Amino acid sequence: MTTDRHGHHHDHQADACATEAPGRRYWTVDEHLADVLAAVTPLPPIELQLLDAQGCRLAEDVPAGSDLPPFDNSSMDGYAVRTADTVNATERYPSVLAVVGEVAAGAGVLPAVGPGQAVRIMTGAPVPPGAEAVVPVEWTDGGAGTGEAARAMAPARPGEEVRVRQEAREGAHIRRRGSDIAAGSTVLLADTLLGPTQLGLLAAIGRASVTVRPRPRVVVLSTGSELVPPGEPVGPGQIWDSNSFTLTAAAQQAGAIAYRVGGVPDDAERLRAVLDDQLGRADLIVTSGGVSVGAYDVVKDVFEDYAGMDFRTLRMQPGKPQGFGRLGGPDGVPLLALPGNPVSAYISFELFVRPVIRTMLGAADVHRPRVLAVCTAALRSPAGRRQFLRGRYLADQGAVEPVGGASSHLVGALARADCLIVVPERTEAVAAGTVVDVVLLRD
Ligand SMILES: Nc1nc2c(c(=O)[nH]1)N[C@H]1C(S)=C(S)[C@@H](COP(=O)(O)OP(=O)(O)OC[C@H]3O[C@@H](n4cnc5c(N)ncnc54)[C@H](O)[C@@H]3O)O[C@H]1N2
Ligand code: MOO
Repeated sequence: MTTDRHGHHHDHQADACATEAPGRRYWTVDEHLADVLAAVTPLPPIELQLLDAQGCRLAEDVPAGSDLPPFDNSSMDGYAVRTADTVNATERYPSVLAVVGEVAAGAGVLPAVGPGQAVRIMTGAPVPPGAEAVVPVEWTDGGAGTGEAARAMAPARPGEEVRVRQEAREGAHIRRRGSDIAAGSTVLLADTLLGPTQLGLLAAIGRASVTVRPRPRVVVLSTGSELVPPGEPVGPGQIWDSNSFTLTAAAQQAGAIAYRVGGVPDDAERLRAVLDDQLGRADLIVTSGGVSVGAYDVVKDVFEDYAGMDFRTLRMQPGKPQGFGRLGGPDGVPLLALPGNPVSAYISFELFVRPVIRTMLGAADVHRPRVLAVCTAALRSPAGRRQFLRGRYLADQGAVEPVGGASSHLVGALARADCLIVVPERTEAVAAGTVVDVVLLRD
């Protein structure tokens, strides 16, 4: 046992539970998590089109092939001029320049600016040869011949003159080639998380695809003959399948591409057929239900046929029965079989499946953040099992408030909770005001 800076005691060892069957092996949460994580590695990098790579981590250092901007260009609509021609220009005594041409963004052929001349130029257009600065149209009469300040450029006219009413300094309103990114420099480092601005930068340097760690493809299915998809009527004894929605959404939130297969009845043939069908598109399979000791828990039998699966009892509440392994031996698809009770399934996902998905993604942060908080109410917990109670974290008070009871069917309270209160194996009672460990379930 250790004591933290809040004077709270933490148990690192689990005592045997009074209800444990003698001679039977039980695993702690930490042992199970370590075994599950030891079985997965980051997925090998793949090349993806930019928009498919959103949310992925780069698997390469990305160099710029060329300068950005690729050429000197104007940051204003106005006139490209030689600075000597604007010296001493004022409102009263403007410089009068001959307008010899026009360049718009995208122009390939550029008119040269000679002494006493100006070229109309638009934002983003290449600066023509001879020009040393751009004067914004607001500093001119816009070619109207009135000497009045212009708010917009008039259409070009033959023999047009422009009155420039301010001096332009060398380089004014010119965005220099390479001022953003120099050719050959590294613009993004491997491991960078790709979001809108990083994808935009890749496009800006001309990349159409990029090498990333892919999102794991996670197939989610729930088992149970009582399950009916929401939207369809339920008969006597039937319930709507909620686990496949919780788990698919949770897998997406963790960064996976998740496929909800939905409910499969407790029928070995059907389950085998669904699994065979899904194996090809899955990096990971997550199931719920059928892992306990019930008469219709065919899931275990079916998985055991594939070999490489292990069913365990954990010193944990909820989430006691767990299955994991690879379907079809050491090189098969990893599978986590979670208990069917909805709260058990979700908490098992957060504690075991989320770290697996994050590991496959190559993420640095595979676990949910943990904090210490003062528990606002007294709690009871079974001996020998690490309990995960639902709570609401009151960040401003450094406190946590329990929500609902400990039973693993309470989905109403689960949906109001935003954290889990962790009660160690040896602790059977927590007094109000005690500091407890809290797992935050927010992003
Ligand atoms: N004699 C014993 N009975 C049970 C034990 C035990 O040790 N001895 N363990 C209990 C614990 S703890 C759990 S957790 C459950 C796990 O059971 P299964 O994984 O076999 O799950 P099911 O029996 O299929 O379902 C349990 C419960 O959850 C409901 N459920 C299942 N799937 C869904 C779904 N997709 N959406 C909504 N609800 C679902 C199901 O109807 C049951 O009510 O076993 C205990 N029993
Ligand atoms: O351990 Mo079970 O997972 O309580 O509901």
